Amino acid sequence: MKPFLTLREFIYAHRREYLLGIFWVFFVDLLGLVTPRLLGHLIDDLKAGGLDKAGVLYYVALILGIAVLVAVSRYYWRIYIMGTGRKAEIWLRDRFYAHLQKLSPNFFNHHKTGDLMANATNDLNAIRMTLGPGLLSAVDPTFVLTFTILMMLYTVGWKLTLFALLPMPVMVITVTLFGRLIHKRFGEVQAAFGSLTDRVQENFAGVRVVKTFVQEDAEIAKFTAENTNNYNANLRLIQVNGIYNPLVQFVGVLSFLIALSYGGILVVRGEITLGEFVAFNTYLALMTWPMMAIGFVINLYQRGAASMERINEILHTEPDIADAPSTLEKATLEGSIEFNRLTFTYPGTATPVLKDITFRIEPGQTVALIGRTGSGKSTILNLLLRLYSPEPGQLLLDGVDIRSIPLATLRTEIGYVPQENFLFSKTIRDNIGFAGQPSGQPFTQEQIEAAAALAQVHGNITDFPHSYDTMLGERGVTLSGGQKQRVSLARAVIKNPKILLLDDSLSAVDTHTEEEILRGLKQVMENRTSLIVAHRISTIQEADEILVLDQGQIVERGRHDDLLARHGIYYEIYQKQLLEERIAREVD
Ligand SMILES: Nc1ncnc2c1ncn2[C@@H]1O[C@H](COP(=O)(O)OP(=O)(O)OP(=O)(O)O)[C@@H](O)[C@H]1O
Repeated sequence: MKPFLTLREFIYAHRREYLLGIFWVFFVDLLGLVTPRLLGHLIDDLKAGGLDKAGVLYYVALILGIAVLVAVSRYYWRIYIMGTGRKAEIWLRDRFYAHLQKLSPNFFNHHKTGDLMANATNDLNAIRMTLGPGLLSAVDPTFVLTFTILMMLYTVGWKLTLFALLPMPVMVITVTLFGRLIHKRFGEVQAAFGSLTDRVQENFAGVRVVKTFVQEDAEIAKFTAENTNNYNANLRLIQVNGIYNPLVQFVGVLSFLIALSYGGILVVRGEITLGEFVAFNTYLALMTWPMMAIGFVINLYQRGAASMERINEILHTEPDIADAPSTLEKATLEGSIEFNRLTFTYPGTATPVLKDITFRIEPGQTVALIGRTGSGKSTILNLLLRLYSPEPGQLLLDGVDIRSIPLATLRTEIGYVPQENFLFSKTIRDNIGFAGQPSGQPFTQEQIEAAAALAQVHGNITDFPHSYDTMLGERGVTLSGGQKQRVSLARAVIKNPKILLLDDSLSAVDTHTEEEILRGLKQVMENRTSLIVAHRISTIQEADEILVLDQGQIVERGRHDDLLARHGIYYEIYQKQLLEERIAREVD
């Protein structure tokens, strides 16, 4: 039961529905007991010859009335128990998704998307089955067994009842032993399904790479391997169930056989009447379902518990980046940034990727970062967004440690254009207006168009037949690299951010468009802070300060002209780019 403690809040909140459901089950099971007794009386009365036609009809009407009542009551138990199981599934899925949203990128680096999708579908379904059909199949048999045993005792006495129940301990042992095995095997099934989902998800996401590297057949072979693995895991579960279910049923049949032989002897001896014997056998038949249900319930419970453990593992993962009790109440930022001898190592790695980084940006200033690939430029932006946490005191915004600034304030006040421009499969309007206004209202068409104009993409958008309503992604148009960058830029500037972070965001646009964008940004970013990562010197030569990074350290700093005069790395990059431009011009 321990894994299900996660649901105690839900169960407490829905206790009324559960209690009502249990009441209806109780009522139906109670009604179910009346029919065998009526049948017994009917037979004994018939045998004694004391029944006329009207008498028989009276019994028939009673039995029919009970059947109608049972049918109506069953409707209510389904609504209350199965319906609440569905509610539990929605409740838990919402919680699971909300929790995932709080976890940091580091969590997603270490968990496969396919596994998380399997959690949100297969595992939650198994949990729902435990809380709906599982609960019903636990409550119902408990009532039926208790009532039936009591009625058996009352009808034929303790001896026959005891004989009929002799195989029960065998049942308990079978159920316990197999329960553990089912739990283990079901865990394996879920893991195999997670792997399979992951492979499919990654294949679809990387479909262009797969095709351009002509890897379709290899991918099909890998999929077949995962699919077979999933099949084998399921087969191993089926094998256990294949032995378990008939074994449980066999134990049930044993009861029946014992009762039949011993009961028959008692009738012959005249110790019980034929009517009592029929009633007793009908009770025994009533017990067949609960006997089988015990197996079914344990099976469902073990599956649900295995799934619940997988979900709990994630729900109990504390977000490593979150607001702390010491977080200040700060709703806005002025925009000054200070890196103070910052050294940073990614979690789970040994070597620092940033070493002793110190620089300061005042509101209104633009600082640029340039350097070889892997020198740590994006990491500086990751830290400013607090996707990873720096050591205390090493990164300050408005003079306050970044760890003391509410995450929502920090990320609302920063406009970020990532290196990989991820756009959603929605319209261009929805993509640009993704963040929404601070009031919660969507951005107006004018605001969206102004942002697109600033990012120099308005003209491209209006050229599309559906203009701002053009669908992007899977079901729509695929934008060029440069268009994507500019839509992504519009999405960031529409927020009117205090701090703008551009991670190599203009690399795919031509130099003329780049100049236009930078000119526009300059006006917008007056009194605000910009940190621009670039590979192209043309993007950054106007910056107030340029930092040249090499192997995680600032090796040169200054304005464009000063850096050129130093004849260092910056000068080399500049010369190389001049040469590239000259060659490109000559080729043209
Ligand atoms: N999540 C991560 N976990 C571990 N190491 C990482 C992680 N992200 C980046 N790194 C490493 O940190 C170093 C700096 O990476 P970073 O992305 O900051 O470089 P960059 O200067 O932005 O490179 P580029 O110009 O190619 O974008 C690299 O060696 C990279 O392998």
